[in-house]
Amino acid sequence: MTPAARVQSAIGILDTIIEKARSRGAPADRVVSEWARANRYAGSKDRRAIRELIYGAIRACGPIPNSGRAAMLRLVEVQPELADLFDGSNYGPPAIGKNEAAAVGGVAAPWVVRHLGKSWISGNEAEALLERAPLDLRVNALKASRDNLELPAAGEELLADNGLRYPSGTQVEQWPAFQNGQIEVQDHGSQWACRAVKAQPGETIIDMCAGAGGKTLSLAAAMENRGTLIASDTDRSRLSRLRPRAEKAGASMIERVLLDHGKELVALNEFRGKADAVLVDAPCSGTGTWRRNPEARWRLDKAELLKFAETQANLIRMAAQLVKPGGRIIYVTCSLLNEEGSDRIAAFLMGHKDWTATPLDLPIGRPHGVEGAQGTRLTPFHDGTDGFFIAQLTSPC
Ligand SMILES: C[S@@+](CC[C@H](N)C(=O)[O-])C[C@H]1O[C@@H](n2cnc3c(N)ncnc32)[C@H](O)[C@@H]1O
Repeated sequence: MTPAARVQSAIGILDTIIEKARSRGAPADRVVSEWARANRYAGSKDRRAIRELIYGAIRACGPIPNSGRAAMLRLVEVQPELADLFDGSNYGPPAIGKNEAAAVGGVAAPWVVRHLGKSWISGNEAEALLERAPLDLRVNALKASRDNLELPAAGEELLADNGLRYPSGTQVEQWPAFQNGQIEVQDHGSQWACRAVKAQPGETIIDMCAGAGGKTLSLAAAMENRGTLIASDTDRSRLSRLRPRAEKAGASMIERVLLDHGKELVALNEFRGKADAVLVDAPCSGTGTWRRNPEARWRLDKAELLKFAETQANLIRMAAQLVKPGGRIIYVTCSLLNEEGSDRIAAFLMGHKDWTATPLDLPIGRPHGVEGAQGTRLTPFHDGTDGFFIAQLTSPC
């Protein structure tokens, strides 16, 4: 493909990504891989270049653009050398019109930027949300340790004792250590969210929103496969992906429990008042993961944000019924909006005066939230991780 044809292909794919974002359809990654499958004439170099253009354009646009072409013209403002490729050649994009408008830049739509500002995320902190994320690994302590594991490339040793960092795009999926479960891909911030649970062998721990088990696997390793570890979720398909992952990781202790939306505690009834800890890795807007998923900015709306806050409040209340006296809830969101983080902790404590927000002694992040209802916040700018809010609530004895 010529460079101009790559630009035109990227424009077409961006049109689909924009349409899918509006209709809550397939995410950008899937749109890109489906295009590659359907257009075999594009070789690996073409596909890589097109992907760069697409993600460059997505990062460069703040609010959702009107068209793929407007998005690409916004990228031209950031990378002016691309303008020459709008040459009207065969398969290339038509020349840029004299008054043709580019899409608007910025961090996100103005209302989202306002919410971030109220949550103390602006300037460098806001811009870092769109930087390219590195690739972080967690060495699976059930099968290996960072000190004795031979990997095809030496990574940067991270503060988390089994964490390693590689450049974005490193193809770790092809490494034998990945295929045999010695390593997992996990953001450094997510590794600390798991460490905040302080899971001990022999404890009873519920990972209430386990999804496909990214954090459950880390908890199983911390528990050395001893005790009770429940992975629950309302999404059957996500939860079903945990079984092969757990087998590969040698995490034999995990019990999966599918929950009914609105009746979550029915399936968890036997654990009422019994759990040492409940991890609530709540569904959220994902503002802290835009580095990996910049198109998520285009999908966020106000009604959805309110719905997330309501679900988060319900989940914390339910978790409180599962925890034993003196037990703990670790509340985590990969969002930097207060309404999904510190506000939820403050609201819970208003209605549960005998519970306390206990500070987390993590060697990373900063305290965040009003006094008495604080958690820890990790941000891409300050910590080089995805953005997280992590809080610990301790039940009365
Ligand atoms: C942030 S994701 C969890 C990611 C996962 N813990 C990991 O580390 O890979 C949030 C999860 O919450 C689940 N969820 C949404 N509503 C729920 C509910 N009412 N009860 C339990 N899980 C719920 C979603 O299906 C989703 O898998």
